[in-house]
Amino acid sequence: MTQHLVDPRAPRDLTAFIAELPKAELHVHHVGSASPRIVSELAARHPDSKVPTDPAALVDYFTFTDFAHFIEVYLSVVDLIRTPEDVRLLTYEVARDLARQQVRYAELTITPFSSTRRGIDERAFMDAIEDARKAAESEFGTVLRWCFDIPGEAGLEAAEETTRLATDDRLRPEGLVSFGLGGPEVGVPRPQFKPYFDRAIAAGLHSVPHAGETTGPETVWDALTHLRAERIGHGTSSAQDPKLLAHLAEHRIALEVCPTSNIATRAVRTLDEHPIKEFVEAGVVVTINSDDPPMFGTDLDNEYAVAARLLGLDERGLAELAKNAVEVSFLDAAGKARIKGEIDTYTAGWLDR
Ligand SMILES: Nc1ncnc2c1ncn2[C@@H]1O[C@H](CCC(=O)c2cccc(C(=O)O)c2)[C@@H](O)[C@H]1O
Ligand SMILES: [Zn+2]
Repeated sequence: MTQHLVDPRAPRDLTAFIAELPKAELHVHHVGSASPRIVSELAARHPDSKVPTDPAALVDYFTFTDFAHFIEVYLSVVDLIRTPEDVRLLTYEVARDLARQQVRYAELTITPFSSTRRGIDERAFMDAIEDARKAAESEFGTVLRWCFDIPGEAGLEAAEETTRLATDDRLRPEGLVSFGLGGPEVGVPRPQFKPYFDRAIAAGLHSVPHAGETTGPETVWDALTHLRAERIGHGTSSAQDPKLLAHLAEHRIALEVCPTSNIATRAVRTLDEHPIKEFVEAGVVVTINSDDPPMFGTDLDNEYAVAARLLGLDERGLAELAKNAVEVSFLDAAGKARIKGEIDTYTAGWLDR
């Protein structure tokens, strides 16, 4: 697979600015963020796994022929997460990688059903992620919050289990802020999950389903009308429906755009064909995210470089993108003001240097 890591066509060398720009990431998956080192370490612990134990071999292993193949590979990595210690290690290391990219705040999407159904005790699972979250905040200064998502293809059993784990006060973790829906969209209509999203929203969680990644704009409409989405994961096909773009812009429903992900899963053919420019021109709030960075041969900094090229942004434009993510996040007002202030101070200092 060709490495996406450094976008050679960036208009100017903004990589140095991006590298130190304080950021927030809203669409990034827990297991999907496991670094090649972590994945190979876990694979070595489980010789029965088909996941390569050599980080270099993972680059080829993380090359996907289509979305279904991506999910198959994703689940082979999920299978490596077998103990609460695996969960703790993974979460802490993901936080370290985020901190290295100056991510001050991240909403990490976790699929607890996939772990509890594989035998990890639910209470131990929650304790592991919460321990890692508190350690990350005190050691790296990175604030983590959780999104629990339903793996939609696993159906209503997964929906029920995910909703129970997200709303039972004896179980739900302190860091949980939102509720999502992931996995394949084809053959997984969104309306069936309305009762579960209703329960999650009633429990104070924010609705952030994936939609319009591998299916058309009707899936995004369904996510808005049936699941009361406050933000949309990807929403790539929204560009096919001007009324939908106008609705997203009018109601300030942000799209969690993951450019390289869309190429790696073949949801979009080439970056130059990515609809992100149409989103911005329609006035839709866009945030930049990496989704499953090691699996897609990218990281958040590279996604900002891609956005700079596709949108023709300078430092101020990039700072605005970063502030978009902070603004539409579910962090408290004081936290938002703090990080937006950091972004402004950094950008002003960079431009005056
Ligand atoms: N770009 C993405 N777009 C969509 N999803 C994405 C993306 N990146 C990561 N994911 C994650 O992939 C998983 C999919 C898991 C799944 O489909 C499944 C199917 C059947 C059984 C089971 C099981 O566990 O028993 C799981 C989800 O956890 C989701 O959070
Ligand atoms: Zn995703």
